[in-house]
Amino acid sequence: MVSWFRRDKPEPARPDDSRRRLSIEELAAAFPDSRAPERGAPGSGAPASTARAPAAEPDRPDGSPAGTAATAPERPTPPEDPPAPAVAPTAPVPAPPIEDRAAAIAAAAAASRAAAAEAAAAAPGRAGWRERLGGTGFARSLGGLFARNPKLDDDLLDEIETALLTADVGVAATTGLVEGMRRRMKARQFADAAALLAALRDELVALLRPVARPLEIDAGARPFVILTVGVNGVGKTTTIGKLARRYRDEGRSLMLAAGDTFRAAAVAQLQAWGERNDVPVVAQGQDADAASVAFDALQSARARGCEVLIADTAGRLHTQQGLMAELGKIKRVLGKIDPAAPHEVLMVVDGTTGQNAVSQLRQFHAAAGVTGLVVTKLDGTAKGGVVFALAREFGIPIRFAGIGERPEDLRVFDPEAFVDALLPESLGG
Ligand SMILES: Nc1nc2c(ncn2[C@@H]2O[C@H](COP(=O)(O)OP(=O)(O)OP(=O)(O)O)[C@@H](O)[C@H]2O)c(=O)[nH]1
Repeated sequence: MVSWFRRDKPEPARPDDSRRRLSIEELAAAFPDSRAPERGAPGSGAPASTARAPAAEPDRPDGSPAGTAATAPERPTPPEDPPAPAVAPTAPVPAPPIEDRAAAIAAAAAASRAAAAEAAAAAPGRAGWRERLGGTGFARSLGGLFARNPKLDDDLLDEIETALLTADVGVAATTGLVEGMRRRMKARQFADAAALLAALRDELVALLRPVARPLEIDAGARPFVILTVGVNGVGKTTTIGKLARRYRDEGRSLMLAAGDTFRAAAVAQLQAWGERNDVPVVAQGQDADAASVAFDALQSARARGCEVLIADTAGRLHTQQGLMAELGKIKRVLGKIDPAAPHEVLMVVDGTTGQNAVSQLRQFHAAAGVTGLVVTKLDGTAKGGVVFALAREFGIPIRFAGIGERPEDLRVFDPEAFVDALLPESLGG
């Protein structure tokens, strides 16, 4: 009872409160207000913003205060009090009849299942990937094949080949996969199509495993400089915003450099992400020299002892030699302050561009020495197979996958979850 009275204290709503496991009774009381828990930084295991430095946020470069984070109190442990019911009890109520209690328990169980399903959709595990990628053209065409419970024969292999090529897995990777399956089928290694499906899943994961190397922030580099590059509209600025949110939630001090000085709205877009996440943004405005912005930002981040600096660059076509050369200049200028910078040249690739992504990466790698990839827009595309082509051809680590527009939709690349979303195990069973 004591806790019901304590609940009267004004308590600001906190998104992470819902991470706490609620009992069935609490869910019944809170329903329909129970929300899916907001995800913390994947891999960190920490709830969003628990690890955030409370008061050390520097002022923004324009002199304005860094925002409420500077004075925000450290996030307290989630209260043990249950959420307020619609009507607060004022006097002891007699126990309801057995049938009513059974109905209440059934309703609470239904609420609990609904909350769990919602949580799974936003979860960092496989469920979130399935929800986002399960409906893509790639998943539907490949999954549909096995769902029809086909015969184990050459026709099935032909159909798999077509599905992989249509999804832009590429000729080389597709041929390797299909011929491997054909050899094993002839050697009678598969009892049925379900066994072939299991083998195909394993082969797809094996193709991706060597490139699943998450981005490690080297604590010895202060700041650790990430230079993002890529063609126009692939999602660079959005990815930087998502990364800012991730690193901020991990409690890292960071700074952004608005180096996309070409597109009119890019500087404002990055500043908006910075403001939303209480992260300072160094900008000189449109048409400024991108290398000069990067230089200023690195000096500033170093002076403030930031752990991470993420620099945006303007989108450019891989065929534009002058603009590609500019990337080399930005790298050289950064190297004047720290010879090891940039520590990561992160190329953002749009997963919907299919095989064109292969030639983009080739050119960007030649011009800027790409050390990691982010493949965006994997949600809702029929062409996500390009991930396999990139992995096979370049072996460059795929750090993150963009599977939606929400900040939490940038996932550390997980080959098992990715393949599982495209080709669930249960299809062939
Ligand atoms: N569905 C989906 N949309 C995304 C994803 N990542 C980015 N976008 C969207 O892609 C569009 C372009 O993103 P930007 O971040 O502006 O792209 P950019 O590379 O900075 O663009 P330029 O500055 O012109 O080179 C925006 O509408 C984003 O919301 C993703 O993973 N999934």
